[in-house]
Amino acid sequence: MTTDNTTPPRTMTWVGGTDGYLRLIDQTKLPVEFVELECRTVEEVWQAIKQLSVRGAPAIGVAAAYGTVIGLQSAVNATPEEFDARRREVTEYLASSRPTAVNLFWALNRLNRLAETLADLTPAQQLERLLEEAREIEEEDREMCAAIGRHGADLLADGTGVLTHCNAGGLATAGDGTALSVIFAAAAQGKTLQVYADETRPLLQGARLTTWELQQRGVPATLICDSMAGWAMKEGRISAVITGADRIAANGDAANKIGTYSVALLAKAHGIPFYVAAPSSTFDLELATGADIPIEQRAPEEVTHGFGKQTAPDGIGVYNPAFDVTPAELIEAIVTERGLIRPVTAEQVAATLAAGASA
Ligand SMILES: CSC[C@@H](O)[C@@H](O)C(=O)COP(=O)(O)O
Repeated sequence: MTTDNTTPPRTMTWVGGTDGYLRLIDQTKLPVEFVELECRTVEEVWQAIKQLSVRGAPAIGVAAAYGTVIGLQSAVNATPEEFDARRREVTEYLASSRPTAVNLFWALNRLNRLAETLADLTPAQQLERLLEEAREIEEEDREMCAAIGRHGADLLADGTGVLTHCNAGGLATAGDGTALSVIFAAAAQGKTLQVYADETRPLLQGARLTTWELQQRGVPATLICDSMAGWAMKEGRISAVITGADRIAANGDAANKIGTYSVALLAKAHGIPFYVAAPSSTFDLELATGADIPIEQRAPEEVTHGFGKQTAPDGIGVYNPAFDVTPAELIEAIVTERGLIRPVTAEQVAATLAAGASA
């Protein structure tokens, strides 16, 4: 499946009105097959998030917002009290799908806070407002991606070899992505970039998704195994690194896909700037540092039986954290929709996020 580079496929689409459903690209099938899933129950949305059919912090938040609407469809003719109870049940359930990306909780909290102001409305009217809010969350995410691209594009000079890890592109958001939005925006300025994509063990989001997106958009890309990043830096192929994030603490410590911390250390050792790109919805200012960010542990089979083929002996012990935390001191700047956070300190995080609406 290919698309022209002016109309990349949408990660997800809400189809219909309040009785509608969520259609999303099944990212587990890319790049070999382009298949879309139709989620018509909240359990299907939960499962799609859990099994990474929809993944990437901002996209998980958008999917959970629409999942809340789906979960409330069956209560639309119930009493307001029953509708309220169902809303709490549905949002708690969706919140249990994955623990690290704070955008999930951010989106669910936003819907819950809104619903608490709607007590005068009937359940049907409330559902209408919640669907509007989910659509707004999606639209705002698209705008935040564009603003991140605008703020970050000047960080990448013409001729830069830029390394990215995991997938922080359109597939991970409702728009052009976060790290990849910066790359797309720099390319749109006419710069020639050579993007290196880490394959991103164990689930290969870099190999399967990032390279696919870059190809779709006509940006030159080279795939490397995770273990090659240090050598590629040593050889002078890479002059900047940019990744996304799943949760950023108040001091700028940033959780992202496992392997990001190693890349940041390698960048430091080679004197290469390491950038993070993320919207304000990825910040968790309730956490003072990254030490308290919950790290998802995933099934051992992802490591021992990647994509169906057994690659380790039966019975071997496996440690499979899905994320790691890069300390703020390794991050040269964080690109947000409100501008650059540089240096990455608690004071600068607070000042930039307080700067207000999207630029
Ligand atoms: C713009 S997406 C940023 C992050 O969510 C991304 O880099 C990442 O780590 C995704 O992990 P995943 O496990 O694929 O959901």
